[in-house]
Amino acid sequence: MLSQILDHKKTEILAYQKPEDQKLPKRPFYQALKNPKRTIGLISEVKKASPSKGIIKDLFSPEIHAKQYELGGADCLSVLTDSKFFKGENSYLSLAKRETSLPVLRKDFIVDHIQIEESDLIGADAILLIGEALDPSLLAELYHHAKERGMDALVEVHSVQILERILKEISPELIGVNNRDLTTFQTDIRRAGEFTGYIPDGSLLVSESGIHTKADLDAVKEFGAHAVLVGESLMRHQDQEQAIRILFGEAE
Ligand SMILES: O=P(O)(O)OC[C@@H](O)[C@@H](O)c1c[nH]c2ccccc12
Repeated sequence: MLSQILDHKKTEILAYQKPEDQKLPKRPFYQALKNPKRTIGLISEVKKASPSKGIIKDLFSPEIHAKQYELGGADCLSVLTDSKFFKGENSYLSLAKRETSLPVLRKDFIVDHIQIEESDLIGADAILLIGEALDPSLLAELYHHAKERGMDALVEVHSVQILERILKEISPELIGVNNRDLTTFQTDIRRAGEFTGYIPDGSLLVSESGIHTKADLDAVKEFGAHAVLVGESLMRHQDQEQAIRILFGEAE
């Protein structure tokens, strides 16, 4: 699946057209997660569909979901912009950002420098870089480019070996451990536990995917995660504010 997505990204990049500058000032993504509102940081994801689950939200409105996430006390937002596989749009990110005061991560498959420019122009405060999708030296270049443009980068990995290779090049402030294996789609929320000895001082460990319950949150905290990235389980609720409160055990 990942290689299929990456192949398709290359064709999108060939047809790249510079988007209009949305003139949205940068917000500090890493800082927001470093000082979370609760005992663990929360990145709430605006997600309409995924290749493994199909359509997650029929009545989808990025502005409304983003606003409700903010009311529920999310620290940051993540917005899927990949259209072919996740039914996202660049405009969803700009809309979500305009509607809230939260820092926003662009969730997409970045393999080329022009996508860093694009992320900047549409208003992203942070980008995702996937260790399994990029050669470590290219990942490092993209990381520095994002930083130069005032964006943070969440460096996502699924295995310790890939992280070790990346750490030879850069020391990312945000390290995401994807609990979902992109080849089998299986999730295992204990994954973060394998990484604790490898996280540089000052870097934050973000546990991503497959988090549904308060028990899941408590477990990933135990395994050393500083923050979580949650999409599907929040999006499936009618009201995303309430969904956050239920996830944190503040409502039933
Ligand atoms: O919907 P979930 O299981 O809560 O997962 C959210 C997020 O982690 C997931 O969307 C994700 C993690 N890494 C990605 C890379 C690309 C696209 C999507 C993702």
